[in-house]
Amino acid sequence: MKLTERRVLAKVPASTANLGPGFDTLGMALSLYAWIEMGVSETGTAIELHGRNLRGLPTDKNNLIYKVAQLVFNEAEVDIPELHIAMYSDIPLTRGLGSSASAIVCALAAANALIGSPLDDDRLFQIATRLEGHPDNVGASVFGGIVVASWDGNRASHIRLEPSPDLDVLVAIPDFQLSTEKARHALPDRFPMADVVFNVSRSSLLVAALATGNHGMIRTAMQDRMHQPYRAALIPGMAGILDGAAERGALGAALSGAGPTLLALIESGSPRKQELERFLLQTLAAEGITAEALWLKPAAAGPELTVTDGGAAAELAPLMERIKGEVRV
Ligand SMILES: Nc1ncnc2c1ncn2[C@@H]1O[C@H](COP(=O)(O)OP(=O)(O)O)[C@@H](O)[C@H]1O
Ligand SMILES: N[C@@H](CCOP(=O)(O)O)C(=O)O
Repeated sequence: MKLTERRVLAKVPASTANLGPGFDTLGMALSLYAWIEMGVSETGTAIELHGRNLRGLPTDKNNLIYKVAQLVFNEAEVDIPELHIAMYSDIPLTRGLGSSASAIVCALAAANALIGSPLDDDRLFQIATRLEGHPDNVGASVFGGIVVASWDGNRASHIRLEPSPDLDVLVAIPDFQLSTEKARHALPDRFPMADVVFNVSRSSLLVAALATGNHGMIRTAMQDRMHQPYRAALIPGMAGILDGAAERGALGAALSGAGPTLLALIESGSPRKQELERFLLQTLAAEGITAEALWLKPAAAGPELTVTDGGAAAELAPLMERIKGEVRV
């Protein structure tokens, strides 16, 4: 097989980080996806971006995807300077749904598969955490499901939990962007001991609740005093949603990652989904914020890969056309 004839398609889930109290620690993969198609190019690097979410990103070698792929080749000591890359994404940028983590994991998974998968998932997780800085987001995109993770600046560790099929996830995505960097600047350097104890206890309870399926505990367990109160000023309506969602049927609610997306968990069979959606959208609208509501599920799988060699590359074409057709433009 010639490497120049291989093409890889990687599908990677978005993620929601923190889940309330688990700041920089808890992440959950979501059924909202980015796709990358990657192959070796013999005629110079070409990067195609599809879908409204990728507008404005560079289409030359400055693109994050290209740079991350080169890191994989360096790590594996393989030399592939020119690539053909096409990317499609339903994950909005800078809204707290882990677009940067998904893009990095897409590039790592695709580049690794292109050269025969010399790096295992843990190696990809280490590289992704070093690049992105948040093991909660990248862990969820690499392993799927719910990820409990730590990062000591050198090594990332994690344990994956299987998400319950009985959970539905409502996200309300405001029509403004909030960079993770800006939302982190709103946080203090030091916290009162009582708040630290508050968060350690809630975060531990939440992990236990999700691991055992004790969904009745999620409401108490999703409380947070470490980042949401400080970020509230950046997301008008957030405080009202976190206070009122449980009264409208939610198991619990949180800021998704660094925001501005708001997230609520609800039992799949609940008859109160429309009421909850209306509450989130109307609370934001009362603050003058238009938002899009999406109903998602926790995504159990990390990257899903399709690899084709030689003449079989043609098999990818119909799949690509279908994805391009489905991606929101
Ligand atoms: N597919 C992509 N290609 C290149 N860069 C991307 C891609 N997706 C995301 N990014 C980068 O990540 C940034 C968003 O990251 P961040 O502020 O952490 O928000 P979030 O991860 O919550 O969407 C974008 O502004 C862009 O620079
Ligand atoms: N733990 C980080 C997570 C940032 O997630 P993103 O999806 O907003 O990039 C934080 O809360 O800052």
